Amino acid sequence: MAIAAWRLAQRWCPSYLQVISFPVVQLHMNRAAMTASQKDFENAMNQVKLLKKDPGNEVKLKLYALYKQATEGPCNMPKPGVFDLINKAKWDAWNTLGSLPKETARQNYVDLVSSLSSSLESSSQVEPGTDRKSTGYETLMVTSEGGITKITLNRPAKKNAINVEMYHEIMRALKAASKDDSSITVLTGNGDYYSSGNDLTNFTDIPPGGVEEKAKNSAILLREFVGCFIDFPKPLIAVVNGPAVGISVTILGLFDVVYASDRATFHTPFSHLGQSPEGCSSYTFLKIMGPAKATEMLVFGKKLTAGEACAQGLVTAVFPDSTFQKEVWTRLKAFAKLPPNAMRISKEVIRNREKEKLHAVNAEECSVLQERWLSDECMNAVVNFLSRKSKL
Ligand SMILES: CCCCC/C=C/CC(=O)SCCNC(=O)CCNC(=O)[C@H](O)C(C)(C)COP(=O)(O)OP(=O)(O)OC[C@H]1O[C@@H](n2cnc3c(N)ncnc32)[C@H](O)[C@@H]1OP(=O)(O)O
Repeated sequence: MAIAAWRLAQRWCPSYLQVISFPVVQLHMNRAAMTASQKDFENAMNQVKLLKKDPGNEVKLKLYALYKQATEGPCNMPKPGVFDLINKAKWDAWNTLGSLPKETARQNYVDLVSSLSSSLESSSQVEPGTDRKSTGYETLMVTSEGGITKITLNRPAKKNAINVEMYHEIMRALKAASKDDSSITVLTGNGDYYSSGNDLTNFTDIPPGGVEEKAKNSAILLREFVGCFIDFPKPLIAVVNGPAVGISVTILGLFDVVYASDRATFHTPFSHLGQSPEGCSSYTFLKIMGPAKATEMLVFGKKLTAGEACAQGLVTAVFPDSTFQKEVWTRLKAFAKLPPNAMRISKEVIRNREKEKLHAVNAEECSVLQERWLSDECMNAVVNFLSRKSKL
């Protein structure tokens, strides 16, 4: 079987990636040390064998990288030379995962294979209704299983920066999750970052109407995006697996629970970027942590550790990175067993009286930002990042 999968993989690969073989072969050597998640991992390997279509080189590299990370940990090979294209591509893919814990890599591998299994017509027999994967997302992985819809930001090579497509896909995934039969919804990130916030290249695609039209369209998109979080009807949980920047931090005030790895940081460098707060943070952060602490973050761009963010109420609980996924998912699986209607109605009772206010705050923040995006301060900050003159 393993050899057959390897041959299949070889057939899929064009010449420059032909030596990327699926790691099915090695898996069989590790059977003795099988744990529950190792079992899922092995099932995922079997799923790969059943795929009928080539998932493409990018996906194959992701599978390779996640396998290496899951079994060997962070990339430990010397960087291949520039002309060694195949090994360089593999090395880059693995190295991009940084210090992602083995357990997370294993889980991400399983999720990725699951989403492929649906989109690429797996020939396996999956029991109906037990484990559904949504297809048609370019920037996300979306799975629904055991009462939990999990939305994973999936641009790890770009630190899960949110490009225009991802804004639209997150809205689409949230709308679908609000109507599916899951009880709770989780947002998390693939790779070493939770998200580096707004993709700064969003500002480079200028329409015929010029920068004013771009700013106007962006404000409309942002308002709609944040509105989806304000209106989301089920318990919404952020699983913050690594550093979070900008809008990925501000919208945390609209989540019901925020769990963070102790590797996560929380950074809203709006003044540095010539911008102003969004995601309703100008209201929620003040309520959560008080005006002085909120000002340190939102005006002075103070970066918080996970421990600090927890002490200030933005984060619900912090876990050591090594056990983060295990501890968080144990909790989430227990939550998902609670009566779904009771949870939805309790959320409504807790949140509904604030909704109108939040929509008004959102509208105001977007209108202020529309102006800020046209300022020299903002344009210079974006140009500096894009010309590699500055990072956070
Ligand atoms: C519709 C519009 C709505 C707008 C809503 C407004 C929201 C406000 C915000 O979200 S403000 C926050 C914006 N984010 C940033 O300013 C982060 C910019 N990124 C960085 O400073 C750094 O990349 C880093 C600190 C996040 C990580 O640094 P590190 O050295 O670890 O990694 P790299 O810089 O090499 O990053 C790897 C590749 O990812 C690209 N990238 C990372 N973040 C972004 C981003 N926000 N936008 C676009 N691209 C990003 C980076 O350029 C590298 O790409 P490359 O490999 O092709 O070079």
